[in-house]
Amino acid sequence: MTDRPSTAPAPTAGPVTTDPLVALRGGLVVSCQAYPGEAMRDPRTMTQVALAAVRGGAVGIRVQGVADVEHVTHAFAELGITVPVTGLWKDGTDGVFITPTLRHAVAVARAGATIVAIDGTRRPRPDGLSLADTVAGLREHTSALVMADCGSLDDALAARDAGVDVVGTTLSGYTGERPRTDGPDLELLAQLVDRLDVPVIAEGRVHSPAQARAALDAGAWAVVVGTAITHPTSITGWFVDALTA
Ligand SMILES: CC(=O)N[C@H](C=O)[C@@H](O)[C@H](O)[C@H](O)COP(=O)(O)O
Repeated sequence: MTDRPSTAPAPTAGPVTTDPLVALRGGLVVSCQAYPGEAMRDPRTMTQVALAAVRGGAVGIRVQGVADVEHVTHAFAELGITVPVTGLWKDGTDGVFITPTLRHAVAVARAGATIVAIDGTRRPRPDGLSLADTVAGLREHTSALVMADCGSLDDALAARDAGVDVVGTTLSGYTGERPRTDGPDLELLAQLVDRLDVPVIAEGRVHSPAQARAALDAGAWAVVVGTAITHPTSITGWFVDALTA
């Protein structure tokens, strides 16, 4: 593994002219999230982390919360960075909590997200809307693309039918339908790539460059890495565990 000092390619400047999904193709999306109560849970901090990731070559950024989406997209606009921002809003910790309702989704889009990631499972949503109604509502009120965070093949097929633009393996291992693999769920990824005609993003437990490469080789449109790049507490714990085992 080599360091990527400041000689890494400068972010592209100027207006967004490319289809955001085309911009993501074959690349790394870095998820910049801190959890409630953590020292780094501050939109300014997450913006700095996002800027560092862009500097390292990320073709996309994923951020949580309306304030973080606003902060990151404003900073990118000021700096002429055209890297697409995927936004989500986590509300709660159980069941459907990733951008759970149309209200959350519209707020994330209005905060500046180019792509809105929403729960893409078949579970009932807190506002009683179907996924298709949620997608239609988002399209009615905003121009954002919709990413469905899925936990199984059946989720992804239903999300495709509901009209989403892109699906992710984000919730594999978290909904009870798939085992929580140590690394990315490459088996599910391969199933989705085989069965779907929309881009499939590998997300969830991609912890090494080799795993990211394997996901791309398995047909992922792009690879999202969060914890392994942007969550120092977890990364520190991995090292500490190795030293104390
Ligand atoms: C299940 C869930 O809540 N996933 C969240 C979705 O935004 C985040 O907590 C993850 O960090 C993100 O999906 C990236 O995955 P990983 O951190 O494993 O690289």
